[in-house]
Amino acid sequence: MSKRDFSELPKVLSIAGSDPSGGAGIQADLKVMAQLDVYGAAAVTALTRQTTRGVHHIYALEPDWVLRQIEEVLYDLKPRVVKTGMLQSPAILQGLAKIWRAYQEEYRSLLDSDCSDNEQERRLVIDPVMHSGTGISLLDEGSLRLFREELLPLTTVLTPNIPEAEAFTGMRIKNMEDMEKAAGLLLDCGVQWVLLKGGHLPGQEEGEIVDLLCSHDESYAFAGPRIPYQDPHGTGCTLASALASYMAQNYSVRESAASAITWVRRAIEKPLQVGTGRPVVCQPALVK
Ligand SMILES: Nc1ncnc2c1ncn2[C@@H]1O[C@H](COP(=O)(O)OP(=O)(O)OP(=O)(O)O)[C@@H](O)[C@H]1O
Ligand SMILES: Cc1ncc(CO)c(N)n1
Repeated sequence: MSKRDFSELPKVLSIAGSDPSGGAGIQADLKVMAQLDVYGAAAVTALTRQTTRGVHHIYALEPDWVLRQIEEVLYDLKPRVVKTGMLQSPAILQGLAKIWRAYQEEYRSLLDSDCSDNEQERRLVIDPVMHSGTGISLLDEGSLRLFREELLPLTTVLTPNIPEAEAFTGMRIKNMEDMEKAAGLLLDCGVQWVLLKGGHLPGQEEGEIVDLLCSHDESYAFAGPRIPYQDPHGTGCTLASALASYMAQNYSVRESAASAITWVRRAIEKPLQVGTGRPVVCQPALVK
């Protein structure tokens, strides 16, 4: 039997925590990638004890062991896009930054080889997960400065929600003008694109919801009606994984963000009550 050539297959590596209830984390990421016809790989950063009612406990994995997983899979699969979720500790943040810099360097030397997939730039989508929906911290204290200094300058697209953008910038975000200002500050940290999710903007419980996508040269507002819902779990992981999947298929960042937002909003319209707590959005075939 001859081996198939998978060098052109869009591949995404998710680096994230495990959510055993399947609504967020690596479980959600892999489901989204499979639905969007991308090969999904996953390196686990931490195990959570979590149900649809919330996160109860976090079991941190040995950072060196986490980093070895990432490095080994990165050089084996050479994924076009890497997406991160819960990074958990300063050691993982710092180690990932080092690994990514070396991968990019290695990658430049591969550009000369004749494998066409290598002509595609490698890209890093960072969902800066800080808290679970129920408020438990998913990022160790002391990681914020490291995150800003080490990882943001390497980021192709950062997908913060409002509280995460506030934590990075130190400013309060109360309206669209503040969102634009915060996105500018994040770009100044070295991020290429910011997709600032407007779901948590105060005073917008009704009406429309706006996600803002900005680079230093371009700015787009994706507005849509706020879907009345019961706070489904996993929207952030779902959005970032969909974005990474479209980017792996070579759509531009703008096209990928537009498609990912449309996709996640369709999923939010049909949340699934799989357990006794919050409904989830990352679901089979419903949203195809
Ligand atoms: N009620 C809603 N109606 C329409 N779109 C929504 C709604 N809530 C969230 N979204 C969209 O879902 C995506 C994820 O946004 P959200 O603000 O929920 O992320 P998050 O806070 O990181 O998610 P999580 O709760 O999983 O941590 C965004 O594109 C946002 O516009
Ligand atoms: C593992 C994990 N990652 C991210 C989130 C944020 O939704 C969560 N609840 N659990």
